[in-house]
Amino acid sequence: MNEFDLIEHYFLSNTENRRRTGSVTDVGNGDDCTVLSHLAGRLAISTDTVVHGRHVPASAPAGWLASRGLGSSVSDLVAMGAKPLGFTLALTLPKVSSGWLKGFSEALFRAADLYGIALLGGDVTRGPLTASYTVFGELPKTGRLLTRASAQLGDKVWVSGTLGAAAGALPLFDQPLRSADRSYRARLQLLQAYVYPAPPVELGVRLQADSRVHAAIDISDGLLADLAHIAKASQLDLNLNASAIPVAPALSELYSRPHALMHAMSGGDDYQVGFTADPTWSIDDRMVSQIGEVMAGTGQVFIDHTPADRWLERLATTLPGGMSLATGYQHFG
Ligand SMILES: Nc1ncnc2c1ncn2[C@@H]1O[C@H](COP(=O)(O)OP(=O)(O)OP(=O)(O)O)[C@@H](O)[C@H]1O
Ligand SMILES: Cc1ncc(C[n+]2csc(CCOP(=O)(O)O)c2C)c(N)n1
Ligand SMILES: [Mg+2]
Repeated sequence: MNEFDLIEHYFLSNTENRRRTGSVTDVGNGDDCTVLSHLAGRLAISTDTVVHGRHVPASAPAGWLASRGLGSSVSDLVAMGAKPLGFTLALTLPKVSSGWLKGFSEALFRAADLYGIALLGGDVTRGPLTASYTVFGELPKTGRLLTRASAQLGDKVWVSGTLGAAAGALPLFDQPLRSADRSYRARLQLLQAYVYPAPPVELGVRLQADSRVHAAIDISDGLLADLAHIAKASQLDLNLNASAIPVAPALSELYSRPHALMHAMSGGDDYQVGFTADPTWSIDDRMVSQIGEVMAGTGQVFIDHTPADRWLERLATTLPGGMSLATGYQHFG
């Protein structure tokens, strides 16, 4: 199968994708450029890459590069409060394997269906296995934007979802998963959280629509590390309450409290949104937790804890695997 047949077969023939592409473009994929049209507002754009062996284990099935890649990219749109419209895909493959491509493209369109977005174009090349996604989302034409720099003194700090499950899944890849095991359900939940990130798209749009919400960020590198970006950009301190951090229940079932809270604070791979909002703001969504407040300061993050979490004071700040309590996941450094 040559390059053009491959693209046509795996990426351009999906009927639902063609329909969706038609609804947002004048010229869809298959030409030199895709021309996005029918845009009423502003366009939000973000790019993320999934590298085989770094963002997913080297043994990962093809679908993981799709579900994790698209989920983590859409998560950036959510943190900006943009409504996802579509994406492009740059795929680099060491060789052509029809089984791999079938698994990948099926998972890709399943994930695209979840978010109601179209694959609008892309590129296929030969080389080490990576998938890069550029996502496009729509924002209202006017009004303030949910940047990292717009936290305000006295805001409360919030986070969506429950945290740490995907990071807690990393040590499980090499262990057999047997339905007879006592912790089977909890392990399965951690693995599912890793394979299928679920960025809260509707929440993002609601946050963008409410002017009492000020700053937001996607916490993919770890809650503390990413909230530190808001603190620095806004030149204010964030004071977090350790007991309010929503640790994923399955994580607490499998790990000790220190281990579970560490994953929730610094493990990364949580495709959720951290944000600050005026103290009068609240939401009828039990998947959103208030975890702290914005104080005067120089752009740092502090963690308050109860005597039960006194172990936090003794914590080594550098952890194995390229992450530290303060800096979260970093590719270099
Ligand atoms: N190669 C690059 N060229 C231009 N801008 C870049 C490049 N790499 C990163 N950036 C920009 O730098 C900023 C920070 O990028 P970074 O990837 O650290 O953030 P992020 O995408 O929010 O986090 P993550 O990738 O961990 O989800 C973003 O605005 C991004 O667009
Ligand atoms: C096999 C394997 N080992 C480690 C990790 C952890 N990890 C890799 S990249 C990243 C942050 C987000 O990436 P980026 O900053 O590139 O968006 C995290 C938490 C993983 N996902 N899979
Ligand atoms: Mg990035």
